Amino acid sequence: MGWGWTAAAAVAVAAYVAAKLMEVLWWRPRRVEEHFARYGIRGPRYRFFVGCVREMVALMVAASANPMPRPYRSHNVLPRVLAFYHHWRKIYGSTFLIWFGPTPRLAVADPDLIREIMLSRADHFDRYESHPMVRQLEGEGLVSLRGDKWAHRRKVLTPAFHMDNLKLLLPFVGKTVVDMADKWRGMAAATSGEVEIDVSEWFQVVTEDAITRTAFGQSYEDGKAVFKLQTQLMAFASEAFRKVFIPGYRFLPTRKNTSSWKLDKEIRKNLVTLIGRRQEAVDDEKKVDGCGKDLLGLMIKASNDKVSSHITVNDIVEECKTFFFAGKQTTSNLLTWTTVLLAMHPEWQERARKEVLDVCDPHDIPTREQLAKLKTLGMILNETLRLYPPAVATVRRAKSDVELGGCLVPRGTELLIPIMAVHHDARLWGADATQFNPARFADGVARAAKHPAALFIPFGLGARMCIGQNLALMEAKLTVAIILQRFEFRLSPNYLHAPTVLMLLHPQYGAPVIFRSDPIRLKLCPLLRPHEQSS
Ligand code: HEM
Repeated sequence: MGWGWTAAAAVAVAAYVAAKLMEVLWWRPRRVEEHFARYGIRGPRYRFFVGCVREMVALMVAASANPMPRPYRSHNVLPRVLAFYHHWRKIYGSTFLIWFGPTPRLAVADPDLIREIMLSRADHFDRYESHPMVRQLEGEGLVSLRGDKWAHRRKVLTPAFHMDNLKLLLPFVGKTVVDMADKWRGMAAATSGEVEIDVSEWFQVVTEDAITRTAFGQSYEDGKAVFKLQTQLMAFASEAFRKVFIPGYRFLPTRKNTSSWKLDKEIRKNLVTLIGRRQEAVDDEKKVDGCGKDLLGLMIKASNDKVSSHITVNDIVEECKTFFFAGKQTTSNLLTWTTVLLAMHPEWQERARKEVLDVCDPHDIPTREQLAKLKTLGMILNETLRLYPPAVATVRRAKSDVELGGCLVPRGTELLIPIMAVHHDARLWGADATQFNPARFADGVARAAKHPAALFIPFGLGARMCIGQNLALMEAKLTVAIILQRFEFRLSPNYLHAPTVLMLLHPQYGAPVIFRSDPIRLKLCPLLRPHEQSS
């Protein structure tokens, strides 16, 4: 009798689980498909369990098989970078439904709908949760927080990114760029006066330095050691990210996973020590303001306010990881694409150089006031962010059933906002949408597009817009200005134009660029100190 009951209970449980699975993996997706079809929204057919991930991967792999054809006059890279989006948009129009496994994802490129999602109805949408591997890297900081916790953290950290604070970084970051340029010059001098550099690698040194100073300020040296470990961890994660995602794989004690856990532990340990040391210094001085305005100082200061703040040491550790992750590769990608575009378009390189030489003091690192006057360089950076936005897309998730543009979007639906597609849309930006034409930004961002509804959103939109935007643009302007003062550059014959997405938009085969230091100009201007002139 007992066994009979047990068997019957087991059968009932199995039947329940099977029914639940069928509901989640089959019936619900079919109902959602029918629901959207009633509004005229269609897309590739849902397939059991996998959704349309297989077709998506096949489209992306096929698109990345060949680089863009030479000569590189057009920047119509969307079909390569977001191949699945480009392919299905042609069939189903600008709003369509795709499936990430059993999760529905609505692709939305209409600017008015994007405004609803990110501005007017933003309360109905959450940032979506990243891939677990990415989450481990990005930390549980500002990027992934939600609700009140996010709002409080954002308020605490915002002062670190005020221009008055950031301008203090200029001489330090400038020095890092000058040191980098000196190394290139040394390498060039050892050969024929020219040197081939993979800029996508080198720019990471500059952006790592800037983010380390923003995060750790007075504890720069200790912070640098921590972020070195974080770089190693990032390399592991990028490699893992390239491979097919197997649920649970990251918990297996493989050699790579074990090394990555060890690194993570070490990073945490070092950060905790660093925070403790800074905290002690503050306690000794008995004044909280001794923390300084770097991210670490602001967080420690907030954590000392026991009444309104609930920031723990663990939160600070996670936030440091977040900022390193969010701030390093994004900005180095912007620098990489800007350099590649200026190498492809020498007429704009020359215009930008002339402006830099006219505005900046030839012997010093450009000041904040001088950077503000570099209008052409500002236009070039904007045009680069339009054509090659480092974050090519973002995703939101409906927190509840919500109406959007006259269509009911069921709770749990994800919304894919293809930033690059919005920037490349000829209806919004004109027939030359895929051409490099910085002049379109001559009268400011608001007047750059042909259509008043157009969106320029490389840093996102609304309350969750990038907190590091000012830092990124300042760093990029400073770096490109210093390089323009010292070098002329062109694409290497080894360069293959192949933008592709691996978390961010990056050059699939690197970005080899040939730099030549121009002796005539160098005599006139740049940041050369006397001992360098003779080398
Ligand atoms: C060219 C460089 C950069 C680009 C293109 C970029 C892009 C973006 C975008 C598109 C978002 C919004 C994502 C969304 O709405 O889903 C974002 C958010 C964020 N970015 Fe950046 N970013 C850059 C540089 C930086 C830097 C230098 C830092 C930090 C030092 C940073 C830290 C963050 C953080 C913390 C968030 C989350 C903000 C929040 O949710 O409150 N970013 N970024």
